[in-house]
Amino acid sequence: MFAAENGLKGDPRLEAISRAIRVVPHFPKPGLSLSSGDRRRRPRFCFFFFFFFFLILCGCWFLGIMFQDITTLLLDHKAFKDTVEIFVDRYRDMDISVVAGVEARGFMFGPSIALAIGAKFVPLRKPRKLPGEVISEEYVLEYGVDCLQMHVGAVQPGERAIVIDDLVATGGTLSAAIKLLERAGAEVVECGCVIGLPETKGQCRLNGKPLYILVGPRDLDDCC
Ligand SMILES: O=P(O)(O)OC[C@H]1O[C@H](OP(=O)(O)OP(=O)(O)O)[C@H](O)[C@@H]1O
Ligand SMILES: Nc1ncnc2[nH]cnc12
Repeated sequence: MFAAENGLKGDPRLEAISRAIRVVPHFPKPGLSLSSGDRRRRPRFCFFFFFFFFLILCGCWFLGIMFQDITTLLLDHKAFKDTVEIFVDRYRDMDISVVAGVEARGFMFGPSIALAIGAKFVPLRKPRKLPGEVISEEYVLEYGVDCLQMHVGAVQPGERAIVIDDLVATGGTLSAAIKLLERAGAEVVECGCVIGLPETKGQCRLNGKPLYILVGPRDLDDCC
């Protein structure tokens, strides 16, 4: 659920957090890629060809990936502090002993939350980054698959855990994180994300677990 629907309605901190997030269109991939292909010279055809594609590109500008960049939030001391504090206020009395952060951007919020609520921080990493024995969980992306890994022994059976990431889109990454923790015997109490994309619209649970989101995505229009 969104924080604004759960006790923080009208809280100016949420608006400031949202404003501190930058939108970068067409990152990490352009909405449309033009191949260099056949370069034979046919000037008139080329003019119409490129004019046509210019129109399509303009359309794609509005339809392409709108990357939600939280690095600008990290530059804003107050917004960054408020982000961490909102999570800390929510989780400090829930008897949480594990804060699991998802690589890479979950690492930017998770450790501060863990320190403040007196829990340990457990990194959930992409393959071949953790040196010890690991358990792995694959998940499906829009194109292909990815994998998260956790050190064996990082979490004990019966521990109460939360999962922290910067953003939830399809929920595939958080689902894999929940499965890893549950395989180790932990109880996942909730997943917390700074941003929830429209893919998660109306979704307040994930694999049966509550999902807590601070803000929706920013639009390009809001930034410029
Ligand atoms: O809800 P989902 O559809 O699974 O997408 C959300 C995930 O996508 C982003 O990470 P990304 O996979 O881009 O990895 P990175 O942070 O290492 O760049 C984001 O930080 C989340 O972890
Ligand atoms: N639009 C987006 N911005 C940032 N990270 C993402 N991960 C998946 N979609 C994303």
